[in-house]
Amino acid sequence: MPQFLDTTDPAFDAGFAALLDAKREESADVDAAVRAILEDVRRRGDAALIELTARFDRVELTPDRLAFTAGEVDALCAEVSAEDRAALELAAERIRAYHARQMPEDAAFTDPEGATLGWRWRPVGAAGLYVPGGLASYPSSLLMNAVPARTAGVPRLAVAVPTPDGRANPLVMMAARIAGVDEIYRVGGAQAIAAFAYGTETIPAVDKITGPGNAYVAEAKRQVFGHVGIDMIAGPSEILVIADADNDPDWIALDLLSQAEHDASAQAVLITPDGALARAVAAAVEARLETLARRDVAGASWRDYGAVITVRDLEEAATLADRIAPEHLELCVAEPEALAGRIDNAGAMFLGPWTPEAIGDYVGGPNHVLPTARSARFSSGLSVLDFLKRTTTARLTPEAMRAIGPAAERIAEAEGLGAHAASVAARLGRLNG
Ligand SMILES: NC(=O)c1ccc[n+]([C@@H]2O[C@H](COP(=O)([O-])OP(=O)(O)OC[C@H]3O[C@@H](n4cnc5c(N)ncnc54)[C@H](O)[C@@H]3O)[C@@H](O)[C@H]2O)c1
Ligand SMILES: N[C@H](CO)Cc1c[nH]c[nH+]1
Ligand SMILES: [Zn+2]
Repeated sequence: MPQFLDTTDPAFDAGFAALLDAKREESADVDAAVRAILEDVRRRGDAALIELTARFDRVELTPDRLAFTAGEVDALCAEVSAEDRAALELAAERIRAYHARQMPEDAAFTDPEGATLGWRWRPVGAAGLYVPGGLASYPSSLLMNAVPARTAGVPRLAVAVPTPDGRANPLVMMAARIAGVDEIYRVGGAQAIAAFAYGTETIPAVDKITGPGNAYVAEAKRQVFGHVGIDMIAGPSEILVIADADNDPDWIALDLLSQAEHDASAQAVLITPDGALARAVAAAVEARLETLARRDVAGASWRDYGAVITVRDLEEAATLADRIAPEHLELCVAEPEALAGRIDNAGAMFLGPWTPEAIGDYVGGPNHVLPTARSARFSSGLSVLDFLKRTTTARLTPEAMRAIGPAAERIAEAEGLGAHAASVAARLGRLNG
């Protein structure tokens, strides 16, 4: 059974706080395990990567088998049906069109003092794209990583994808082909993140690691941050549905289960002002769980982390949504735009009953790599900006130096930084002398 909460209940605050604090990723254990894995790969390179892959994915590799060969990719792509290929191509094109609009422009302007200032954008040199593959396969995540990276113009793209028991997913290979990526390694988990961050004999290090994954992948990215860039914490999936009375309970139940089925650590929450809908959705989830293929995973997530919250009104729902800061927020209400305007914290919003979150996972266009664990309070979903860096530019004329240099000299002296002050003063001296 999920947790049932009601904002009119005096115990609500404590129950809601416990929901927000739930340690879905068993933090302490994962932290320590990941630290050991990162250190091992950093010290022993390929040898550690191969041992860890044997332990966690049950695949025996050798250094020359870490990367897929072109022939292996060809053979796997040949297994993909024309219909599946067409669906991936449609998804890729919609993702490309959406992300192309995100490309920022360089800028330069001359201010009244005569300083020409600006900024320019350049892609990172190499990006490591993580594509999850432990409990399910994610060709869609390959597209969501690689298409924006290509749009940003990243010269080297490398993919890591686990192949549990040696099974490689043909659609992942086809997605790589469609996105134009041919450097693909059969490694996953924290050990793949370590290889990208530190490099091994076979896998050259990258500058930035992006992509979603389970608690081990998310924690590994957190720990290597600083040594390399990362996009965000994109861990076990989450969905919050806010629904009014006028909804089909079965649709809402399926939307909740669509994220619960990703991982036993996933979280699905319903908030509604309608008690009857709350009960009907909870019953529909139980009914759907009986026949769902992934009922073990989805049922564990719903039982351990699921919640149904009854509120006084939609205003209260919006306030709670901001505190949850969900990865995905579905607004199944009569006026979704108005409610969306009231909410600041969410990775992605889905407005109205005809926009199930699952559309966003595949073909909507916006990215499905999104911040989890309440990190939507301060970070955003993957975009072309994650694959670019901005460099500022400044050029002063002598007149500009005369106008703004004295203030710089003064502040430098106040900070006690004599070389800074002298660096400016030397130029001012030439101008004044
Ligand atoms: N937030 C997002 O944008 C987003 C998008 C897609 C998927 N996801 C999430 O990605 C995750 C995919 O998880 P997955 O498991 O299917 O694939 P995964 O590739 O993320 O994880 C599999 C790897 O985890 C490692 N691992 C598993 N158990 C371990 C243990 N006990 N100790 C150390 N390492 C261990 C193994 O190395 C294995 O290769 C799900 O949680 C899903 O919800 C999130
Ligand atoms: N819902 C996931 C992000 O949390 C993305 C995904 C990929 N495939 C299916 N779903
Ligand atoms: Zn999903």
